[in-house]
Amino acid sequence: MEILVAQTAAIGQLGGELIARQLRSKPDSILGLATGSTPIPFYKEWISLVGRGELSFARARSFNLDEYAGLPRAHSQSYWTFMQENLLRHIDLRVSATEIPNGEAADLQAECVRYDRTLESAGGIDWQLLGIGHNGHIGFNEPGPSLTAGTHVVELAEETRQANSRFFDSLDDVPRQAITVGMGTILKAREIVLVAQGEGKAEIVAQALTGPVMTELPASFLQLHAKVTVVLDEAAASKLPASLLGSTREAELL
Ligand SMILES: O=P(O)(O)OC[C@H]1O[C@](O)(CO)[C@@H](O)[C@@H]1O
Repeated sequence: MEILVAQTAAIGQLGGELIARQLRSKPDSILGLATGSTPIPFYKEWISLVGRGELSFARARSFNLDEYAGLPRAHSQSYWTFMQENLLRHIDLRVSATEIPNGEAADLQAECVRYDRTLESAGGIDWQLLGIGHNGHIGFNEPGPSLTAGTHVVELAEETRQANSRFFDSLDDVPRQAITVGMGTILKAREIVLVAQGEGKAEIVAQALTGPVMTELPASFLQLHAKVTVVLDEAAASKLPASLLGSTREAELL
């Protein structure tokens, strides 16, 4: 695992370097994309690199991690809308090459099977971008007594609904279920980039990267993956033990 610590304002630039490196080595990469506030600096930088002609997604494909169940795709808080507004409509990734779970499907279980089949026939994820929830979720794989390998319907944890209620008019408006790719899909990605910013994530980041690997903290399973890059701002890195920070590079990509 490699941990890169950057100033908050430099996180986006680092995200640009990381995706450029991936797409240079494999222009037809299968990218796993995330939503939430965490990836926004990455996406802003990707948009400006594409705008300047320094990056192209033209041969890539993308699969999003998750989507709320029962929220119309056109709803302002659906992850479909988030992706259009924050990335997809601004870059040259083909519309037909982007996949987001369909939270409006009449049969959500069938949609999960379809999503897994599509992902598998594409060859799996080459490069997976992840944020981390305050409770240690990745995608919407919530803490619990067990984890699920494939794409599945999940009951959202109360703390997740509360954290995400900032985007809705009220807590009651936050969906109770979501579709998420499973832990197996995430851990099979050939490379994973986990991003966290802000003091509010410092404790969970430290536990996930240094504590026991356990289903009660899904992000802790990233310790078992062979190729993980963790991108943190100084605040999110502030509770990591000095021994681990000693082995970090001060964002030397920049
Ligand atoms: O980035 P945020 O808004 O803190 O959310 C944490 C994580 O929860 C999710 O929104 C759930 O999928 C992730 O996409 C995100 O990285």
